[in-house]
Amino acid sequence: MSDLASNTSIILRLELAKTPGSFAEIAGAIGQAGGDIIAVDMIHAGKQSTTRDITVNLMGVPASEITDAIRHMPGVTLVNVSDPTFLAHLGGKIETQPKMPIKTREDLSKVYTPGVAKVCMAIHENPASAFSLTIKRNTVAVVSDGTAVLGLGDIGPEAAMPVMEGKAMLFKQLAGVDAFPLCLASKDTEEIIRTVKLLSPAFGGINLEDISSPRCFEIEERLKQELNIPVFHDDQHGTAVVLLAGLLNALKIVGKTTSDIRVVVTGIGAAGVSIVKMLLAAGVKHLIAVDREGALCRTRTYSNPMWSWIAERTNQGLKEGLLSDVIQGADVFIGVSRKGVLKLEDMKRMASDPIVFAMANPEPEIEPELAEPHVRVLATGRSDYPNQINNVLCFPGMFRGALDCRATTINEEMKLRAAWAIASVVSDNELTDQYIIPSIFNDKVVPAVRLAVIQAAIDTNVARRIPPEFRQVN
Ligand SMILES: NC(=O)c1ccc[n+]([C@@H]2O[C@H](COP(=O)([O-])OP(=O)(O)OC[C@H]3O[C@@H](n4cnc5c(N)ncnc54)[C@H](O)[C@@H]3O)[C@@H](O)[C@H]2O)c1
Ligand SMILES: O=C(O)C[C@H](O)C(=O)O
Ligand SMILES: [Mg+2]
Repeated sequence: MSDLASNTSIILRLELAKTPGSFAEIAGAIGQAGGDIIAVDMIHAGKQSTTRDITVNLMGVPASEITDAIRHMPGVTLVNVSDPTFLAHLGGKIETQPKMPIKTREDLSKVYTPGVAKVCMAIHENPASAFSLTIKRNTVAVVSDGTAVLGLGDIGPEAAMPVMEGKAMLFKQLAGVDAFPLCLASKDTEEIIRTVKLLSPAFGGINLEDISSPRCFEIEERLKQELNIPVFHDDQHGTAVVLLAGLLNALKIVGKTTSDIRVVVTGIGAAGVSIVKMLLAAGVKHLIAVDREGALCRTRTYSNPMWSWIAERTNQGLKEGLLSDVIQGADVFIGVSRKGVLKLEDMKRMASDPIVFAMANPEPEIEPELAEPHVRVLATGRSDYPNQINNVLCFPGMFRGALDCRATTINEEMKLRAAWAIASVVSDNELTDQYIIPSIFNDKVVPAVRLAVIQAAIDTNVARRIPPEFRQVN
């Protein structure tokens, strides 16, 4: 896997002298260097030369080997090399769009002064009508402070924007939810809480994203208490929901049960804490949580209250030591830490039919190519390998459901039922080692999660609106 693993292709802009055969020579040189031409676009056709964009699949070869192969060819000028991933980000990835054009004075006076004033007053008199008369009912804020962006760490709010824009795209494309990326220039817990509260009137829900632990726990908890719209820290709960879905299906393949398996979870940050809680709620009994300093154990004291909570309820055998000391005999490894944390020799000491969910992004705890021959079920957080365990399978449907029933919160029951709903999209006769979890492009996922979430919200009395298909017909 290359360092920038998503960089699997490049676009070469070439100016070519008009001599017979020149393009065939270039194609040959690229092929010999190991690249595969997947597209050729004519940019300019002049009398003496032509300019073409050649898209080359790198097939694992460093880009420099392809460019070196053609740079010095006679009659060829390499004008530019671009990375399609960067091109997809030029100017950002989303924009706002009016729902109706403003063509006449009459249109203007409806959507703007003076017509808008009576709508403002209607909301003033009945604040709940903001849900029907503004973007609130379909709009979520994706809030980050840039402190735990993917596995890249504290890279700051500007650098976090591409991820948050990506989440907004997925919200819209997969579930029709409008989402705004809001990256805040503060790491101060109180300041972040206050800022989100101040912004909240415009939104029907708050999706917290890539905020490092342990601050993320207090920020989410306080916002849940102080706001009456759903607040959901995606890295915690979205990840835990999808993980549970994948695990339930993987266990069917290996014929093991939640109460018998031995699980090691590595990286007890935002995602890890929530995963541990969800696994305990789902009936896992033998679990060891491991962070940088080793296994969490109740014989030790922790300044992080979440770690104390976990240490009290896990690691019954009071094992101490690093991952390599506690992984022996484990049925399941779950990684939400960082690249390279799981060593092959340690993985080989797991129980038979090992399940390995290496979910660090963008690079997993172990290279999939290295792990694959030695595991029964392998999953990563990435879209370019089978079994993508990624919170994108949860957050669009979760918020679609929560918005549609105007839920005041997202509770445990809603998360648990979302996990079952995701798992159930893969039927028993479709299940294989390579297919434990539906693809994000499976159009059954969002509707299944939405229905499960709405039903759970109604059952637990947090729905403020009953969507038509849930209304009883007398
Ligand atoms: N696949 C998914 O859907 C998904 C969802 C959320 C997070 N993630 C990934 O999980 C990772 C963690 O995300 P987070 O939001 O929980 O971040 P976080 O910063 O809250 O937590 C990371 C934790 O990993 C620990 N850690 C770092 N190096 C370690 C090591 N060598 N051994 C053991 N523990 C180590 C840190 O101390 C920290 O507690 C990131 O790579 C992120 O991209 C994946
Ligand atoms: O952004 C992702 O791909 C998943 C997750 O939210 C992460 O932080 O890694
Ligand atoms: Mg995230």
